[in-house]
Amino acid sequence: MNHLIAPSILAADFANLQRDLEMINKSDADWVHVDIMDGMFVPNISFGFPVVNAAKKHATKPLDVHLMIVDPDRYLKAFKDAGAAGITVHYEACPHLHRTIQAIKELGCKAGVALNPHTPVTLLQDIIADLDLVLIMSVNPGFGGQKFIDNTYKKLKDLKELSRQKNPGLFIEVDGGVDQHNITKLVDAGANVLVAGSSVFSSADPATTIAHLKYPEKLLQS
Ligand SMILES: O=C(CO)[C@H](O)[C@H](O)COP(=O)(O)O
Ligand SMILES: [Fe+2]
Repeated sequence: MNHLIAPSILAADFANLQRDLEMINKSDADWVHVDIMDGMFVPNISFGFPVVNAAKKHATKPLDVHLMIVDPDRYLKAFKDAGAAGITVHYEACPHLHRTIQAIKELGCKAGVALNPHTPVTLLQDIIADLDLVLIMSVNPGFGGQKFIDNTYKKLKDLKELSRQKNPGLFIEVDGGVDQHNITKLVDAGANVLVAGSSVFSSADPATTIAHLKYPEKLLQS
C-alpha cells in the first residue's frame, strides 16, 4: 500500500481554519489529523468539540482524531458525533483498553491505540488483532514542532513484525517531527500513515510540501 499523509491541524492557523482545510482538501493528503489535548494527560490544551465540528464541516477527508486525554471513554460518542472517522486513544490513559476499543468500534469508527515514546510495542501483543491502527509517538505528546526521537525507527520495525504475525492490515501511524528528510526512512521502517504538522504548515507552500511527503521519490528525481 502507498503510505497515507495526515496533516495535523494543530499547526494550522485557527483564525483561517476553513482556508487551511480547503488547502488539505485540494492536496495529496489522505486524512486530517486532529489532536485533542486536555491539560491533564499532556501539559497542554488544544481545542474541543466546536473546533472538531467546524473541521468536519469543511473537510472532505476523514478526520483522524488523536485523543491525548485521561479517561477517554467519557467522550468517545461525542467525538464520533463531532465527525471523527477514526479515534485513537493512548495506551497509558486506558486501564481497560479492550473495553475502550470495543466501544470505539461499536460507534462505527476505526479504533487506534497510541504509544508514548517510552511504551514498548510488545505491550500490544494481546490487543493488536482487535485494532485498526497503532500510532507510534515520535515526540512526547503535547506540543507540535518538537525534535523527532530516533528510537522510533526501532519501534516501527518491532510493530511491523508484530503486525505481520497478528494483523497484516494494520495502519501503522507515526506522529511527531515528520518531515521531508525522515519520511522515506520512516516508510522503510514500516510506517504507512505519516502525520505532519509543523513541516507542512510552517512551509512556504503547504500543498507542495504535502505532495513531497506523499511522493518523496519524485523529489529525489527532480
Ligand atoms: O500529537 C501531536 C503532538 O502531541 C501532533 O500530532 C504532532 O506533534 C504533530 O506535530 P509536528 O509535526 O509539528 O511534530
Ligand atoms: Fe497527534
